[in-house]
Amino acid sequence: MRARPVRACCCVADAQPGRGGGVRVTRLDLRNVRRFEEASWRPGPGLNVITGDNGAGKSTVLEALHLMAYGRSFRGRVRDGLIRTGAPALEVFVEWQQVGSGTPHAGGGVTRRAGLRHSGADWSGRIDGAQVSQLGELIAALAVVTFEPGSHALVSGSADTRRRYLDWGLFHVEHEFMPIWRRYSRALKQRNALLKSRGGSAQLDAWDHELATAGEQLSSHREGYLTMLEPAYRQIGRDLVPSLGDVALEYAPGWRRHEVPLADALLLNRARDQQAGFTSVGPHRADFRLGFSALPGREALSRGQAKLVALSALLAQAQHLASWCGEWPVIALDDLASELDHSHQMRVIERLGASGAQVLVTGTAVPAALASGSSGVVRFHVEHGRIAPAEPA
Ligand SMILES: Nc1ncnc2c1ncn2[C@@H]1O[C@H](COP(=O)(O)OP(=O)(O)OP(=O)(O)O)[C@@H](O)[C@H]1O
Repeated sequence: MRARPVRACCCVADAQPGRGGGVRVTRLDLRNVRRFEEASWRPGPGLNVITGDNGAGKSTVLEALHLMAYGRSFRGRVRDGLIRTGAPALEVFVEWQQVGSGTPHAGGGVTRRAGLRHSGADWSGRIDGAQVSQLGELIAALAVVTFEPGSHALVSGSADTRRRYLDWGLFHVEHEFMPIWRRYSRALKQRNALLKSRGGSAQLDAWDHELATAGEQLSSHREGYLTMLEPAYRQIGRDLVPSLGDVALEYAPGWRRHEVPLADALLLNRARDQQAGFTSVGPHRADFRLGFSALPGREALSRGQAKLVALSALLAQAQHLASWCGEWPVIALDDLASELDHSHQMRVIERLGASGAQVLVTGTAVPAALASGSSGVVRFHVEHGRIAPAEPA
């Protein structure tokens, strides 16, 4: 059974699909983030390039924005180096405009602000002046899609990365998904604790019921979302990696869903789960397959192809969000020139330039695709812990 999500975006109300609507970061402040003691950045609404020498801190700028948008870094845990050496905690502040597609490019839209303080162990956050109690509230507020050197993990990494990808998209397009996700996570935690402590059958029955109810809903949402993403993914895949033939996405729910309901699968596996001390079936084991008509499977992809497939999936997610809610997320492309060859850089930049999305690109130099003839590119340079407008070339 495939559930089509109800259109209930976590973005500007009444926005219409089309060019021009989107999230535009107007200010990013960093305090004690890697080498930045205190820095502030005001990107432009369209294409932005940040240059700087190796180790200057370019990726850190995108990493800080990603932290606010995902509640995690794309380079390991916060406590493993994101906080400036010797500082007790990092702080990130983001101000952005949510512009509906009918709103003029400059000046319109709703201004939003969010702040996050993270010590590695504890965190506190605010959105529009109010304290948040769950990181998920920050994640659902600010939409950023990041492509960075580790993004190929979406294709070649563990299922965990792909589940996070699906759930992030659903947090943004469906209000009702987050409570279901929380309900499932809580039930799973409780059931696993019971399995470990060899709890009684009556208690297990109760948590199985809760887990199965939330799990069936979670699974329907994820499958429905993947179905909706597929047309954009096919279209972008045809453009970026035509050599792979037709690309497709296929959901694997984490149990034999076409044969048994989750409640039955939990019961059937109960004895095994009791022995193992954890729940072996359910949406926490879900995955999706990226298939290609011209190749036997993802193992046959070159590293560059894996990156392009991952980029296609990320851009499909952004494009879907734009058509579903009328708002493009911010697109952050870390070290673009070393990730993609020139022709792919050109294709991606042309596609994003035409979309009206705010794009943030980093590189040791201005990427060739943006170097000549690109109007409206705003340039910045990172040096000595500062992010400053770049001198004209
Ligand atoms: N916890 C930390 N405290 C202080 N400085 C740090 C910390 N972690 C990393 N750094 C420094 O911050 C910088 C990190 O820079 P980042 O990776 O953002 O640079 P980059 O400009 O993207 O570099 P590259 O071009 O080499 O990829 C490096 O100079 C690194 O040594």
